[in-house]
Amino acid sequence: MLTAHRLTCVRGTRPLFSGLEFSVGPGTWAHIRGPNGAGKTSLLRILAGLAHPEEGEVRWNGTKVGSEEFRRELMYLGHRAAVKEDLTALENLEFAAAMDGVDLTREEAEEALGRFGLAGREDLPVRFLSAGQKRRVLLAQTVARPAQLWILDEPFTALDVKAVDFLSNLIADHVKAGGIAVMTSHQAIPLPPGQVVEL
Ligand SMILES: Nc1ncnc2c1ncn2[C@@H]1O[C@H](COP(=O)(O)OP(=O)(O)OP(=O)(O)O)[C@@H](O)[C@H]1O
Repeated sequence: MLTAHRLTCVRGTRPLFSGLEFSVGPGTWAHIRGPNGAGKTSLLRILAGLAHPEEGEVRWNGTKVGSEEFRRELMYLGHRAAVKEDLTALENLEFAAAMDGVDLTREEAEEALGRFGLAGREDLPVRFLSAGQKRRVLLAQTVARPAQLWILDEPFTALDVKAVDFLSNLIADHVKAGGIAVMTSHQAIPLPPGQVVEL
């Protein structure tokens, strides 16, 4: 269970939100919505333990986020997340897993990339891939290692229709299997209804 408890976030001199309170439990998902600049990315970073709120706190199963155990349960994909252009798709996945302290075999990485339609492109430096393909390399992390909590900032950006369909099914399956997803998107998210948090 992820719980946002009376969160207040100030950027510059401007309060983005205050006293924000919600919980997302196993088998459910939340859509964080709001206009440009409302603070959606700021909120996701706070939920992921990457930034601190001015007031309040975020708890994962009752404990403040940020622990190593929490990081192992977390798959965070930022809005501006970038692939490492000089590494291959495979090396990018291996690097991300190593940063998360997770063992990932070559076979597992290849399978994850294959599921995202990148079979045959695993060993190409990522700078030769299209914008949507680069995004797929990042998203392949979701299937490359297990994590109960997925925090995804604009996950559908740059994806074609087929990839949007694949990713939404993947998220739906994750939630059905008891996972939790928290996402931002300016478009409707093609999933069974979830909780809406409006900023
Ligand atoms: N480190 C920072 N210092 C000052 N202002 C910041 C900082 N980070 C974010 N902001 C400001 O906070 C506001 C919210 O930014 P944020 O990226 O969270 O919005 P958003 O809702 O995700 O927007 P978008 O829909 O455009 O992606 C913006 O006005 C931004 O300029």
